[in-house]
Amino acid sequence: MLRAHPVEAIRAAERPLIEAAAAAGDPDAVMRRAASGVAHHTAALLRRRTGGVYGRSVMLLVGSGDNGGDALYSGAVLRGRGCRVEAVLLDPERVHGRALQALRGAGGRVAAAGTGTDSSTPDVVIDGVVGLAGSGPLREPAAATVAALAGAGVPFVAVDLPSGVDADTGTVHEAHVRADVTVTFGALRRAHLLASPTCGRVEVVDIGLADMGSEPLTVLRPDPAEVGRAWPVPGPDDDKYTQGVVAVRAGSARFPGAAVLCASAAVAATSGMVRYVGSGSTDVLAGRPEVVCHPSVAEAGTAQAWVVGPGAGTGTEAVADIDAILARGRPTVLDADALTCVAGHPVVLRSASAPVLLTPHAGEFDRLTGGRDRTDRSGALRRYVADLRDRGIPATVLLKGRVTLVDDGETTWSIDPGSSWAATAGSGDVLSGVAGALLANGLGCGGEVAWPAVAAAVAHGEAARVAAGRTGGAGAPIGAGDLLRALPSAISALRGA
Ligand SMILES: NC(=O)C1=CN([C@@H]2O[C@H](COP(=O)(O)OP(=O)(O)OC[C@H]3O[C@@H](n4cnc5c(N)ncnc54)[C@H](OP(=O)(O)O)[C@@H]3O)[C@@H](O)[C@H]2O)[C@@H](O)CC1
Ligand SMILES: [K+]
Repeated sequence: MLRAHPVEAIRAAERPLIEAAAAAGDPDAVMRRAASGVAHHTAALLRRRTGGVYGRSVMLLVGSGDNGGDALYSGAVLRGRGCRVEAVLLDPERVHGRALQALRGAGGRVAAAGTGTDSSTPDVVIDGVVGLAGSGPLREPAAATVAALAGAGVPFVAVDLPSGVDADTGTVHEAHVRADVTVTFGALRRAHLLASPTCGRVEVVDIGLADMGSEPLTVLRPDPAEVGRAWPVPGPDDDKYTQGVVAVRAGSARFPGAAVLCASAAVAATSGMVRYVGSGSTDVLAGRPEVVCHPSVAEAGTAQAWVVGPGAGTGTEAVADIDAILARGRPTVLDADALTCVAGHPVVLRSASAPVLLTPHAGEFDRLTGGRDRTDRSGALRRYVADLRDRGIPATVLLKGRVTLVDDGETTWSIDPGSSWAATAGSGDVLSGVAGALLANGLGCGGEVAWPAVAAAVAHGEAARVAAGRTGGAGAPIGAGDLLRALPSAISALRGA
């Protein structure tokens, strides 16, 4: 499991190191350690991209703080390895003096932004514009310089964080660096897990920081192998009931496919039993004859968990069904149309005495929150969960996206499957079916639903990867049906990871 920390915690952990270095008369000792890590990973990127390091050209984009200092010291190291190094000072009046001296001493070129920089395109750019103290988008002249270099296809190594990405919120501002590699120090920052697609490959350099624990603002990323180990499979004493019965209320005349995708995903996720309530029994049974169908919520037998919403409609009957399902007092996944019902009739959640898992995509989350704060996705999620919990609703929310977040009011989990293949119609119906089956299995007992939600998101992302890669090569677009069919292979891959 990876842990990513807020800036305040990082600064507090770094402080004793920096103070010890200063007391020993070498105030930049920690910074040079960090910089040698940046140089090491930049050299590795140059070798991968160009086959060598000697004679390659490196541009440093140097901002006004210590992030720029890191870049300058790393440039001095790379100069020592035979690179041509040019530092572009974005604010020549405010630059880390000793680091600049080190670069000059090593034979690096220095220019102010916009004046007489080397006209040839560098082999790599080291982004030392801004790090932990960054806020808002890249300012000029950095924004125009970064855009021109990115347009020319030059790879970027970000020092600590890609500039233009907020360290705590992970907000990616319009003007920002998209890094191929991000080199950070001692421990991950929240943005590394909240904005992972913008960070590229993240390398953590050991600067002597002590191990950091968790606190409410720590973001966690699950290890796929851990999910695989926890995945429920039948044991010697199991029967269909002990593995959990999940009931699915999904589908309508307008959206019959949602019933098939959701119920079939629940069947594929565990070896328990799946009940189905809705108008799509014929279609569900055609694909999955093992599903037990019921004419109404009232007539459905016992289930350890429920899923309600995919394609299930938003009328008064749908709201009444949600109410009836929540009144059964079992862990319940509320997805798709059920979220629209909740947005229109928030009072319906009052019937929830057992844990509920809401699984909105961005648009549904906007509906639930009445237009969220777009500058802080994880913060908006935490506030929404806290608000539900303050109202006595035992809610966990899974916010879908390329980076899916799960928050139970105490912990934020981040899942990035490494690609966006899962962004396809009907893919959410598969996810809620898997989550429901895991909840029914008992992973949701004791009021905890975050872990089954996390496990479902990991398996879902893996299934998308497997499905897209089925043709080999670079992969090919998939539909939700392909994702569904890849679930067994994905679960098997996780269990073997
Ligand atoms: N000390 C050490 O030993 C170690 C330090 N470490 C390194 O230090 C880094 C933190 O350094 P730092 O605290 O000096 O701040 P840093 O992020 O460089 O920002 C500088 C100034 O930039 C400005 N600014 C803000 N937003 C901006 C924007 N969007 N675009 C442009 N400019 C913007 C803002 O100033 P303003 O102009 O707003 O007054 C801000 O004060 C950390 O990330 C790591 O790399 C590591 O080496 C470990 C050892
Ligand atoms: K940076």
